[in-house]
Formats: sequence, structure tokens, C-alpha cells
Amino acid sequence: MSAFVSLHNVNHAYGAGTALAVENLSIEVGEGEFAAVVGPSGCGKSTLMKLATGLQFPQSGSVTVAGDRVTKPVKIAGMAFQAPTLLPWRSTLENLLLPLEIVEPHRSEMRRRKVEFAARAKNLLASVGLRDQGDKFPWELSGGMQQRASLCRALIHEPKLLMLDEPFGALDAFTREELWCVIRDLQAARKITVILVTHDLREAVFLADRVFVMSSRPGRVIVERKIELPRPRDLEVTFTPEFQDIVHELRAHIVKARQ
Ligand SMILES: Nc1ncnc2c1ncn2[C@@H]1O[C@H](COP(=O)(O)OP(=O)(O)OP(=O)(O)O)[C@@H](O)[C@H]1O
Repeated sequence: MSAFVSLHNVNHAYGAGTALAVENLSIEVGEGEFAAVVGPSGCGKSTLMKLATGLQFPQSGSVTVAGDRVTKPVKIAGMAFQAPTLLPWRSTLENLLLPLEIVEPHRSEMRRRKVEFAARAKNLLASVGLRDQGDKFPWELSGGMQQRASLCRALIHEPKLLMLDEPFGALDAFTREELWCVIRDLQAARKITVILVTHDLREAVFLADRVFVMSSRPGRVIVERKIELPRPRDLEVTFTPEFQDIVHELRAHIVKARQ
């Protein structure tokens, strides 16, 4: 599998003279692969996401996405975070359309293609179980529904790369597991490359093809674990000894990394 996202020997600090957030960080994620990144708190997981999407630039080392060196925000990436960050004065549908109103080339096509874009947004909402919810305001939706809408917003410009930074962290366990299945199905249907940052090792093992474990700050990848559980995976797999063994193995790596 050729590398779609590649960070090579990356060093990054947030300010001159401040301690490195990541040091000698190298990671390669293949096209269509589902990667999960886990590690101790503050180890640089979000920094990795910012570097891969061109929101931060490293002091040294290289970052490439889809064969291009990253020198500006990466347009083929969609992002979703722990907080859904939907604008309360816009309907859910209007929130989904927001990236298209801002980012070129969609921005200049917005007027001409508005009907098509709105249909795309409605299809996306339907695909995550929010059919006919587009006219509601975010505050009329539950936390889980808002997070589904935020996922749709990340996908509205049909990105080739989806970056998820703790997207389910604020949800209860049942809603979170429901959303794992939503993500699993979206990725299978669209074959996009996904990088998921999470503290939840079960989430990482359930969803990912490979899990990367980072060291404590300054972060670098210390373990790469291929997850060979057959797909499609359903939630039953999380109760199998094979699944739980992998979770325990990863937990042991993180305990060691924290020491
Ligand atoms: N904007 C910033 N300015 C200065 N330092 C920062 C900034 N963002 C992150 N850092 C520092 O860089 C290090 C890595 O932060 P980062 O957010 O990438 O870690 P993380 O692994 O995502 O953390 P967590 O698991 O707690 O969410 C941390 O020690 C943090 O304090």
C-alpha cells in the first residue's frame, strides 16, 4: 500500500525556545486505510493531526499528503473534533453547507450548484440516521445527533482524508458505539483514508486497520499494531478474547509509555 499521509522525522514546537511537542515523529498511512493514534495525554496526538492537515508546520522533517508536500491547509481533508462546533443560528443543513460556502472551488460554485449541494447534505444526513432533521437547529438535536451532523459537515466536500480528533469523547458509551458503526459504514462505502485520534482503546481496535501508539511528550510513534480482525466487524467482536487481548496489549504499551 503506498503512503497517502506521510510524516517523516518531524520535530515540532509551538514556539521558539519551547519544548518539542513531537520529536522524530514518523508515520505512514496508506490510501483507504483506517489508522488510529493512541497515547498518553499531551503526547502530541492533536499536533500530529494539525501537522498532517497543514494547520501547523514542523520546524524540521517532512509532511506529505497524496504525494504533495504540505505547505498550506490541506483541502482534501475533512475534520471532526470532540465538540461538534455547530453554529447555533444556522439550521443543521445550513451548518453542513458552511464549508462549501467558504472553501474554493465550491465557494464560487455555490450559487449555481446550491440545489445539488443541499441534496448531497440531505443524503449525508440520511446516511448517518438523520433523515429529515436538516431543518432543525443544532440545539434541537441530542449530543449524539450533533456529532453525527458534525461528521456530515466534515464529509460535505467529499474529502479523500478524514481526520477525527476524539470525535466521540463527550458521548455516553451506547451512543459512542452506535457512532463507531456509523463511521465504519461511511468508511467502507466511501473508501476514504481515516486517521482517528482517541483515548478509547476499544474504539481504536474496533475501527482501525492499524493502531499507532505514541510515546509521552515529545511524542513519536513507538508501536504500530496491525488489527487483523476480519471485516465487516460488528460490536459482537468487542466481546471476543482475541479483541480483548489486543486491547490489553495496547494498554500495556501506554502504561509503559507513561512511566
Ligand atoms: N497551541 C499550543 N501552544 C503551545 N503548546 C501547545 C499548543 N497546543 C499543544 N501544545 C502542547 O503540545 C503538547 C502536545 O499537545 P497535543 O494537544 O498535541 O497533545 P494530545 O496528545 O492531543 O493531548 P490530549 O491527549 O490531552 O488531548 C502538549 O504538551 C501541549 O501542552
